[in-house]
Amino acid sequence: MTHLTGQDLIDAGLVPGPAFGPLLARANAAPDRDAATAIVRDAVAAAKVEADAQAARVAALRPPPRDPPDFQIHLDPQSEDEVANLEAVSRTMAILMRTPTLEAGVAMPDACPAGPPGTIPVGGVVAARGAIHPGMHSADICCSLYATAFEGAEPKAALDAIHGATHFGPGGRHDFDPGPDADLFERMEANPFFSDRAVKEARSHFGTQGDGNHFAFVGRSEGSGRVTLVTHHGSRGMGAQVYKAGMEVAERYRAQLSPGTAKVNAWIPWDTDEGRAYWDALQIVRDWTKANHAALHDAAARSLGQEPVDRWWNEHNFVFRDDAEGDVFWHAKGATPVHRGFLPDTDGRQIVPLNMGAPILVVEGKRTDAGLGFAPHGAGRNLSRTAHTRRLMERMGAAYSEEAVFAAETDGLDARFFCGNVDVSELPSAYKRPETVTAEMERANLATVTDRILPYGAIMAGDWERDAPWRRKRDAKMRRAAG
Ligand SMILES: Nc1nc2c(ncn2[C@@H]2O[C@H](COP(=O)(O)O)[C@@H](O)[C@H]2O)c(=O)[nH]1
Ligand SMILES: [Mn+2]
Repeated sequence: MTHLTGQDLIDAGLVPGPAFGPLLARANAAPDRDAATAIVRDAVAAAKVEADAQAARVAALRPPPRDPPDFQIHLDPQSEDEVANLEAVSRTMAILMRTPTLEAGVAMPDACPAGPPGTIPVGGVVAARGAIHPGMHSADICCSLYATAFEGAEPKAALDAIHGATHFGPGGRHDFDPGPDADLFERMEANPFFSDRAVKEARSHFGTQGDGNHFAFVGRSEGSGRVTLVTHHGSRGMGAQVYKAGMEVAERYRAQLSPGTAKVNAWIPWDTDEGRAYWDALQIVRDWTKANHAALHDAAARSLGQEPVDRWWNEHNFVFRDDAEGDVFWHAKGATPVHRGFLPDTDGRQIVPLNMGAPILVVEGKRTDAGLGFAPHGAGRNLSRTAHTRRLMERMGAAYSEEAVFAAETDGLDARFFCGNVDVSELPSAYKRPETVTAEMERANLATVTDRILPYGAIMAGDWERDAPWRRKRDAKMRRAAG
């Protein structure tokens, strides 16, 4: 019998880990010192073979060095704020494109920064070879728009119907029936990116739309005259959990494959078990989100007593792949896909909202050198939410109040905030001028407007955090600064 210790294994060149205990037990059970030494020597040789194989696997996944590809920006600045926005978007795109997987990039006419420099901007599109970057499709995976047209409905009745069916704000609900299909849960249970919490939230967040700029909009089609309901939301808490799990896996790869890449631009190599599972997870999230829109529209139709006569939808925070291109993954963080190879379940019509007081555009397009298969997904912001509120306070002085801004900006609209509090950062002035974005979209040949849904009214969450102590303090400070 010999008495080897963990230190003897370390001295032999082994790295401490769960295999140490069983190895020591085997070595110490050997009949003599020579036999024990042979067991350790074999273990060292096996560890070296595994380390070499792992190094080869990592080397095969590491993209070859190359110069960052060129990128385009379709912004046409019309004011000082827009010039500053263009500079910020250019800065972030230049850093982003150094990510070694990226082969092409473009920023849409609604682009604005969304994080520290190097983060893909809102309105950004990038193509990655053999890699899925969770940080480049946004935490709100599959944020999307869904439209239903009715032949004989009145706009107010349609808005009342969706108001009664829907739920805005944080958290979930327990009164929405029917819930998502059972087969979605079977797919979630079989996918490693869905934690227990993600599955739970897939159930409780069904029938909800969240907050921020998610909305339910009712308007009338200029082309057909049909009253059309449009909802805008993403995958709620479930998608956020999948995103978080994806970022954790991507971070492990980043540390080995590309430590110089920013954490936010980490990726999961596509041709791995994890890459394939993450791609499948994105498709499950997409199916849940589409079903969530559809369920709310069905509920509104039931309450209206109307059969829908037309339906279409598109996502704008997602990863797209054209099978004809193999392993190129197009990441859109706030961009509308128009290339038919990206669109498995539409007839080519896509939906671009601008603000609650402007028409929602129905657009169609095809892949061009300028847009690479994408169009803008909205109007975008030049200022952050806080900076926009501060600007209004400065301009209006003592006349500023949320109610005064609301009255001025929603005149003639049936604009509703679900929680009862106005959210100034969601009123039309918070967004870029719709005309500028639309003109740039058409000038750059990104997409063509085929119809416009003229606004009747909209519902959004509203400012449910208005009375939070941090908000009261911040607003008081901004009012004092504005004089
Ligand atoms: N028709 C409406 N459009 C709106 C409203 N609030 C925002 N928006 C537009 O949506 C896009 C998309 O936003 P994102 O969250 O996906 O980045 C945004 O740029 C705005 O132009 C609204 O109430 N009604
Ligand atoms: Mn969105």
